[in-house]
Amino acid sequence: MKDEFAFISNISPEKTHQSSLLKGIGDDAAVYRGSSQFDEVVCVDTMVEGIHFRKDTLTPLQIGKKGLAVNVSDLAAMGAIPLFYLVSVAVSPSWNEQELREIYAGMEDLAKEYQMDLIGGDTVSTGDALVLTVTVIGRVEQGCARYRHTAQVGDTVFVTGTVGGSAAGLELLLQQGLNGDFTGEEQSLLLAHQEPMPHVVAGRLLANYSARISLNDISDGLASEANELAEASGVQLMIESDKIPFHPAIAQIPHQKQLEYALFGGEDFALIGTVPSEQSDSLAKMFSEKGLFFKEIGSVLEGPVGVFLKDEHQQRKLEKQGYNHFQKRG
Ligand SMILES: Nc1ncnc2c1ncn2[C@@H]1O[C@H](COP(=O)(O)OP(=O)(O)O)[C@@H](O)[C@H]1O
Ligand SMILES: Cc1ncc(C[n+]2csc(CCOP(=O)(O)OP(=O)(O)O)c2C)c(N)n1
Ligand SMILES: [Mg+2]
Ligand SMILES: [Mg+2]
Ligand SMILES: [Mg+2]
Repeated sequence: MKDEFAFISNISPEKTHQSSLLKGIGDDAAVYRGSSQFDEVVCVDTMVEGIHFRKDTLTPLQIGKKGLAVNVSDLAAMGAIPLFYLVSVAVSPSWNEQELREIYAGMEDLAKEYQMDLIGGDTVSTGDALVLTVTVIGRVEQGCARYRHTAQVGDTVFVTGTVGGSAAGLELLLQQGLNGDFTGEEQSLLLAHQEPMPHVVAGRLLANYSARISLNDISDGLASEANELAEASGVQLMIESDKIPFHPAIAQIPHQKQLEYALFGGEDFALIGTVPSEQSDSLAKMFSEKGLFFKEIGSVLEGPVGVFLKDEHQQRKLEKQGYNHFQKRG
């Protein structure tokens, strides 16, 4: 990159979408007007070259798109409406300005879907890996945010999308790189990894649904996220392995492998949640009427806090292993 200021001016949006924005890029900080009817929701996630992506697993456009998507997914898991984002980028010498602009174009692609505005950030140089940190701001009707701590005994556990596709796609990319020779099915797995879509519409339905709902997004794998729900709520989750909706492109692989991708792979960015069992059917009906995915995968039981996986022969404890476990396998 030749000039930080020219770059910032280049990536500054010409027009913005949110009428509550009073000052975006161009001052010491951004200013937007809050609303007394909403609770503000904010979070940040970082993607690091070598850990979350490599030049041969994601294109620059996809790095940007995913960097924003993983954050919008956390907003979705709170039931929030996405509004704004801020981007901090630490640029290493192996990245040129054109690639950086593509990263921003990727973020803008996804931001358009939700009318989100880029309202600030930071640009610095760094030694080796590119680091992309995105902060998102959203809002949810007062009192409607969906938390991890509200699951209760007797609830049904559900997911809002298929799982395992992203980890399967990553494995293909790590073997063959971006330009490998992939079948159509394999390409759908690559896309599950490269261009996950956050479940904002599902999150919004769940925020406005008149039932007690707990919610979390699946970034580290089903086992890890289910454990977070269980721990935060002080309950036990029983997941039935034959109810887990695997990504269709891994339907034909051995069950053990499917389970490993879905439970411990991560980055599927579907939502996992609980709802009182007597309200689960009507929630499922509402999802299906809107053309959205909804699948019951288990229930909340009395007993020691934790997560168990059950099939017709046995049940076993699912430890809170996610990405780390994946890494240990090499
Ligand atoms: N370095 C940190 N400093 C402060 N809070 C953090 C830090 N890392 C994570 N958190 C907080 O810990 C909680 C869990 O984080 P994380 O597991 O990354 O959530 P998620 O998987 O939804 O992105 C969040 O409330 C997050 O804001
Ligand atoms: C090159 C590469 N290796 C490994 C992975 C797998 N991976 C990296 S981070 C991660 C988990 C999610 O990231 P994290 O920073 O824990 O997100 P958060 O839970 O905070 O949302 C996974 C599965 C990857 N995406 N790319
Ligand atoms: Mg996080
Ligand atoms: Mg999350
Ligand atoms: Mg996250």
